[in-house]
Amino acid sequence: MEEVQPRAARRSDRTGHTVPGDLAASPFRADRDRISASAFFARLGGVTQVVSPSGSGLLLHNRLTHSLKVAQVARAIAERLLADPVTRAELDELGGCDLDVVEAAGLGHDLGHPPFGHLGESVLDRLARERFALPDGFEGNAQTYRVVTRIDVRGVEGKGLDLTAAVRSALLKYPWTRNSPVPRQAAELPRGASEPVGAPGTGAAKFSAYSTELDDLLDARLPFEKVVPDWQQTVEASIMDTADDIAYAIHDLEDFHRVGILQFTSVHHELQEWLGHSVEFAAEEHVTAGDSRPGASLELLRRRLHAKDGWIADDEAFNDAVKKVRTELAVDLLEVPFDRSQQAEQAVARFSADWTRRLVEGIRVDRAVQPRSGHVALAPEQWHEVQVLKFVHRHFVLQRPDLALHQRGQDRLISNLVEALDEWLIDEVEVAPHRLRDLFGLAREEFDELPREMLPEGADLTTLARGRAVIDFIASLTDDQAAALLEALSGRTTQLWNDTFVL
Ligand SMILES: Cc1cn([C@H]2C[C@H](O)[C@@H](COP(=O)(O)OP(=O)(O)OP(=O)(O)O)O2)c(=O)[nH]c1=O
Repeated sequence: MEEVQPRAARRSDRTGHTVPGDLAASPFRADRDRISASAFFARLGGVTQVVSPSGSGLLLHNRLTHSLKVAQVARAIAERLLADPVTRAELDELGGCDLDVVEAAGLGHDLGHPPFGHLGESVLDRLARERFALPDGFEGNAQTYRVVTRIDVRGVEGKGLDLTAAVRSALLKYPWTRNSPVPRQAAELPRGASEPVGAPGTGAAKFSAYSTELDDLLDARLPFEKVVPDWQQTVEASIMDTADDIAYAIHDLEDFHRVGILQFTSVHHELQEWLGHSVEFAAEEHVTAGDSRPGASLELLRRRLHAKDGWIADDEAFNDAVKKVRTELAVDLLEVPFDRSQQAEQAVARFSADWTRRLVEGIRVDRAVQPRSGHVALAPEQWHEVQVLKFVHRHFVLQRPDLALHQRGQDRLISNLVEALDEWLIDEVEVAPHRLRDLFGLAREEFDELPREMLPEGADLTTLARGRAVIDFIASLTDDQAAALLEALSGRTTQLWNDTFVL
């Protein structure tokens, strides 16, 4: 009898064979191809990374160019680790590491990201819970898992991409469902498992599968049962997760330097003031979020790292990281404004290449079980640098009032779209878009099959299914499609067909 390869097992075929339609002979390579050939993958070119690609053209990353970078970085990390025989043996003992698996996970990790990025995610979550009483709400990572296991279609059975267990597990950054007890089995709550600040009592802030995909999650993790605890990422998921952090920590800064938003003076002042007064800052009993003194926000970050990540936070490493970011980001890159010259492009390319190499070279394998990290993670020095880079982006870009204004509009857009599609399913389901009806049928079947104890008491299954279908439908649109669809549904356009949405 043929040997069964648990990591390569598909739900349709436990032996991990590739099937007609796959060009690649290796099952993991075939998975990588299945993801990159998916329409859900192509769609990411029209989805916000930080701001909408429709407004920013080619200047900024979108979720597609981001995903390509994550795949590239993830593969480079794995290549480096596997080149060392000792590390390779450690990775084998921890469940295995394959180049195609980590690349596939990098390409696929954002397939479920809704229009308008993080803003879309939080609005859909709120509406899913409040309007439709869906206890699972919405979460981008869980939606990714739903896309690859249920919604995307490939082959005659037409449910999901039918990926191998290793690739599905590598997509599970948070290997639990929203209300699962699994994260509480760890000595302290893993990253992402605490409740969201704005929605207490709703379960974990981050999770990688809805209850409807729990059976699939458990199946994917079977080959790793004896090597990593249930709440911990597989090493391949940790590589994808770290590559995600590295990629956006760097490219988000590049992007906003290019568009002239990240300014030398303000960034340098914040970093320099903290460096000049770090001892005085540390001696203060309280520093509050509203403190407008230059350096105070960075001091808050230092305190937050100690409070949340005491296992790694270190003042000397933090100080060194601030100095390095001041020199290499503020002075070497931002001091000369981006003017689209070849020299300016070269400076951006050098910044990106140097930092990517430095961070990739800072990846270590750690056998210790650490709830807030994976077995593959950044060394302390580079971990602090990533925290400071992300701080600069959060403080000088994400907290800008013009971004907030834009997001209020997007919040309204998505809310109105949810309402309009829900009403359509109630009023005239027979002429609603085919795909919306299919999603409604799929969700209805799933809720019918789910054990009653996994559903809220007295739940109306039709409302739950309508909610899940509307959310799935919206989460599979690009930013422009969402806007165009609402225009049409609100009677604000006379155009019957245009290329921004296809029903
Ligand atoms: C928190 C936040 C992030 N972003 C951007 C910055 C990054 O480019 C990107 C990071 O988001 P994600 O790639 O979704 O990453 P994450 O690692 O923070 O979360 P998860 O583990 O759920 O995947 O989104 C915003 O634009 N607005 C926000 O409010």
